[in-house]
Amino acid sequence: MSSILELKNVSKNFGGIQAVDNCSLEVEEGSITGLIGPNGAGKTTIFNLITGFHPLTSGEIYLRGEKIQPGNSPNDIFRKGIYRSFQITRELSKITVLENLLIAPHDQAGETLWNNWINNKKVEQEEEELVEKALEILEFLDMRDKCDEYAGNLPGGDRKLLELGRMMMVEPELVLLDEPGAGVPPGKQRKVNERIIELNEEQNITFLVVEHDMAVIMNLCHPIMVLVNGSLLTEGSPEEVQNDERVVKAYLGE
Ligand SMILES: Nc1ncnc2c1ncn2[C@@H]1O[C@H](COP(=O)(O)OP(=O)(O)OP(=O)(O)O)[C@@H](O)[C@H]1O
Repeated sequence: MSSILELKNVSKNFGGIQAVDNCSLEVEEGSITGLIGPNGAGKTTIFNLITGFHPLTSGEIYLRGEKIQPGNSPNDIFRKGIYRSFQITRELSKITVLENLLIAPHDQAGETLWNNWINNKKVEQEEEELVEKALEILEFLDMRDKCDEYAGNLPGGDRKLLELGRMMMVEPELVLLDEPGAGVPPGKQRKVNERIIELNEEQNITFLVVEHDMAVIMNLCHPIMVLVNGSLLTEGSPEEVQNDERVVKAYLGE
């Protein structure tokens, strides 16, 4: 096994709250790894630590053996190939599906309007290629006919596919995927999962997935890591995790 991401003895305190407690874990390259745990277990904080939104209290994080935390900003982390998915915001709801894809690389790189303006020539040259790429992605997502629709008008399943499309625009190596089941009607979840699996298998994108919906996690992820009180309780296959009494107890104790 070769790990793409490694957390070594990572801790994070917020005042008196120990959100992450001496946590060590490794994400295998090419996997779709699930990160589950009861409310307040520290899942979101771990995403925030990896991406540099919060400084670590102690410990280290490595990407392919290179130490990336402490020391890197969210923009640095994005440039190193880690993409964090975000739900479509109110601002993004007001622009079209195609526009959402076209601005994704700039959004994530934290580029300012000023940068875009002074690089106007370059932007113009790249625009044509970007449009072509965006349309191919929409084809892959079965959303080609929705390219001029406002993102805010899309049903839940298509909004989630659009999040995937924004991710595809930047061709990341590792994706921190936040709740691929949130807001997705049950009938559409299969399609969302299938696309994630295709991206994993065909484009070798590794996923670390936080999700509350156990059915989504069990269908999508292998292995599954269980976080309790800020540290790793166990990891294993969906079956192993489901049958682990300590996991059941951690959830029931919620
Ligand atoms: N910015 C913050 N300031 C203070 N405490 C925080 C902050 N962020 C998280 N916490 C606390 O850290 C702990 C872990 O929170 P976190 O959001 O990481 O858990 P989670 O596993 O993502 O929970 P959930 O499943 O409910 O989203 C909680 O006790 C939370 O209240």
